[in-house]
Amino acid sequence: MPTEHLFVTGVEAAADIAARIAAILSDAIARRGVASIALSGGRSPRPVLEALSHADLDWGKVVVTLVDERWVAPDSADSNERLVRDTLLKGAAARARFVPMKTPAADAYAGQLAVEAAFADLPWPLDIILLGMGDDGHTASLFPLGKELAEGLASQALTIAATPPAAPHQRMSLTAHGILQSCHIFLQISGAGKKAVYDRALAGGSIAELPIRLALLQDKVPVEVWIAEI
Ligand SMILES: O=C(O)[C@H](O)[C@@H](O)[C@H](O)[C@H](O)COP(=O)(O)O
Repeated sequence: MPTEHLFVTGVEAAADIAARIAAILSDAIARRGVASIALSGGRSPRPVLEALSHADLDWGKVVVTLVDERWVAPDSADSNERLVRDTLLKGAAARARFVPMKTPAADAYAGQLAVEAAFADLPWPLDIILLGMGDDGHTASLFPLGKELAEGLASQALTIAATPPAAPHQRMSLTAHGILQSCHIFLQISGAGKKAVYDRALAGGSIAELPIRLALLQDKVPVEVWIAEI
């Protein structure tokens, strides 16, 4: 499967990725009257979402959701919902419909059925799923050695509650099935260390070892890889 490798460097990468995302969303609105995107947390998306918030789109026809979420209050500094509200959903982009991945349930496991029901109503396949990758090869909240990893890779559900082996907070995450219900996958990574993990993932091996392989070693969904060498 042709995985486009777009080697971009420095801050202009964010503007380039945002322009590419905006073009896809604009085309989706023109074709089917709605566009949808699921976003990851972490550091990488921030500059992209800041740039995307200025895109000239019919934001009232855009559905924005998350690839994963930490099970924390939406106003917590660790919340991916807060990340998206702070960086993307402002100005004209505030008109987008945001579908959160956090509920008032005491923990992610108690909240999963409600999240699954909310996600079932999204306009699948989503137009774009923006993934990041950890140094351990995790993506979304599908972590190597995670006790829910096998289920997260095999389930036909869209979402799964999970407890990372080392990272903080219980999580709600798209499953591999959910991630592959998309028209475009963007993978954004930065630094030589993650580039080396990316290269190892591409070389083949088990998805359980490097969960990012669920996106890289498949031929269903086109994947654009944006690697900011720093
Ligand atoms: O909630 C999260 O933390 C993210 O969804 C996570 O999967 C992230 O994409 C990777 O950890 C990469 O993070 P960076 O963008 O900071 O490298």
